[in-house]
Amino acid sequence: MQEVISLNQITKIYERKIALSSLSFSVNKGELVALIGPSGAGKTTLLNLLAALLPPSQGEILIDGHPLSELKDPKKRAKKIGIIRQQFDLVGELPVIHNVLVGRLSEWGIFKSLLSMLIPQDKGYAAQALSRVGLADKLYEKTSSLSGGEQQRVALARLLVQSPEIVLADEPVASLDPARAEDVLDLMVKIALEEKQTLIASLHSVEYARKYFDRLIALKDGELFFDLPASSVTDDHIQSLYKLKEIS
Ligand SMILES: Nc1ncnc2c1ncn2[C@@H]1O[C@H](COP(=O)(O)OP(=O)(O)OP(=O)(O)O)[C@@H](O)[C@H]1O
Repeated sequence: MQEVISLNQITKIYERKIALSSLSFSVNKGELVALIGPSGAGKTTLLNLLAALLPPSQGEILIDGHPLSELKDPKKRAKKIGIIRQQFDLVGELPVIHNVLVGRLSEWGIFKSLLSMLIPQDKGYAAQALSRVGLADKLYEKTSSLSGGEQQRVALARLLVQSPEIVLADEPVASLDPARAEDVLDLMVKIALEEKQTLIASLHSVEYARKYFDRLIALKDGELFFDLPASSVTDDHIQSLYKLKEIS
């Protein structure tokens, strides 16, 4: 098994708040990992650290055995790690094709990137990606006119065009109704398997985490609460993870 991510005693402190405390685990290539845990457990913080959007306060993250902090070249980083959030990174006013082609920006120089705002470049990539997510006919539609589920598929198409080895997803289905949430998760996992990607997604739904992922990493108060194969997670584990502190 090839280890692609390794966290070594990671701590993240925001001003005085300890969001993550001495967290260590590793992830192998191709694993499908769900991050679960109550609100404020540190899931978003962890994903932002893995995406190098935030630096850790202490500890080290290794990607393929090399410190993430040294992966500075934007082009190389985009090929290694991609992140998807709830609709947030899409520009609603732009046609779908422009949003999908943002996935190519790290490949292009500044001139091609600017030109693409007027005349979409590498249209073939966008068309192919949109057809894989079932939106072949939406290429020129205004992104904000699409439903939440369709917009999340646009974000998946953008990731297909970027084609990173590691996909991080922060609450990718939080704003979707159950049928559309399952649809998007199904597609996200299918793409990860086809592209041999490593997928780490934070989820509020334990049911989806167990259904679609191989491994569940549970955080509570910034610490590792359990790290188990999805099939070994019991209702008791879940109950104690989400149990509120009793007021004495
Ligand atoms: N920028 C910030 N400044 C200060 N504290 C922060 C900041 N971002 C997060 N926190 C705090 O760090 C802790 C972890 O937050 P984080 O957003 O990572 O949790 P989460 O598990 O993703 O929560 P949720 O499920 O509600 O999204 C929380 O107590 C939160 O209030």
